[in-house]
Amino acid sequence: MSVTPFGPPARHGAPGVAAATFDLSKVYGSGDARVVALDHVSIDFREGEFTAIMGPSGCGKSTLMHCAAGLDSPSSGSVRVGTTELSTLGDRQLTALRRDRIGFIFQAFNLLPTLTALENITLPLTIAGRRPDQQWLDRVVAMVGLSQRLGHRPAQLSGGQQQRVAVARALASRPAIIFGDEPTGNLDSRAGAEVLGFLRDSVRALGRTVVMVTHDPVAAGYADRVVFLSDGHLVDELTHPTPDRVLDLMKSLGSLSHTC
Ligand SMILES: Nc1ncnc2c1ncn2[C@@H]1O[C@H](COP(=O)(O)OP(=O)(O)OP(=O)(O)O)[C@@H](O)[C@H]1O
Repeated sequence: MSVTPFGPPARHGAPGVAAATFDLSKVYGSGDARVVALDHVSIDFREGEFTAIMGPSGCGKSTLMHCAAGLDSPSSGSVRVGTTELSTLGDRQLTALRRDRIGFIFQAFNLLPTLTALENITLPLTIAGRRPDQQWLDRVVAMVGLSQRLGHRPAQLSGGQQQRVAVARALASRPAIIFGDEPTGNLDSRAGAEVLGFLRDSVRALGRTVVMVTHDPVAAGYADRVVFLSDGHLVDELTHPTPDRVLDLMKSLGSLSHTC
């Protein structure tokens, strides 16, 4: 397996870093059931950058994303969002940080069927008792092309439109960083391309930071940088990826032929 060494991460919590892990390990289970999902992973997600996380099934992609987003806790090592060290936060503070500073998009759209598109988009703000920033919301809704669909319920929207609602919901609170776990996994290639375009616009036009887990070299081609995990380790990275370069590197890493 060819492994290209890449530089050490910037100083932990340094300016210009939206989120970072340092020496992050995550172990599930014990004894015979013990699984080391992440093994001393240090990575920076820089502000205003779109990063894709790739690697074979079971190599730790979702675990890395979940730990970096404060959805799961490390076994050892540390995680920062901005300059906040997550281990210093209690449950309520962690909930507030996830709500105010992070947006999430998952493979399943996770929309509430009885609410309209607009109500779904603003639901996290409603729960937090916050009024939306109307100008920002208008911009986000226009960006994802939902202005004419705000009164529709999820069942009246296509899968691609539902995921656009989820993208708008992730952006509604003006979070610094958006994490996506296979956000195009349930979409056909055209709807997927639209959603990926919106994620890229969230970086380019709205100045957000995006981190996305994907299996798809075409999806990774929308990112500024692709990092590759294997067996809980970061093993390589590409900047300015194209689908062909991603595919070539996946082949050289053996990602197409085995799982972790
Ligand atoms: N809650 C859990 N309990 C026990 N083991 C877990 C748990 N979550 C993940 N694992 C194990 O940790 C390893 C990494 O899992 P993870 O879901 O992060 O991989 P992944 O790269 O995202 O996989 P995939 O591409 O298939 O979604 C796997 O071996 C998995 O079985």
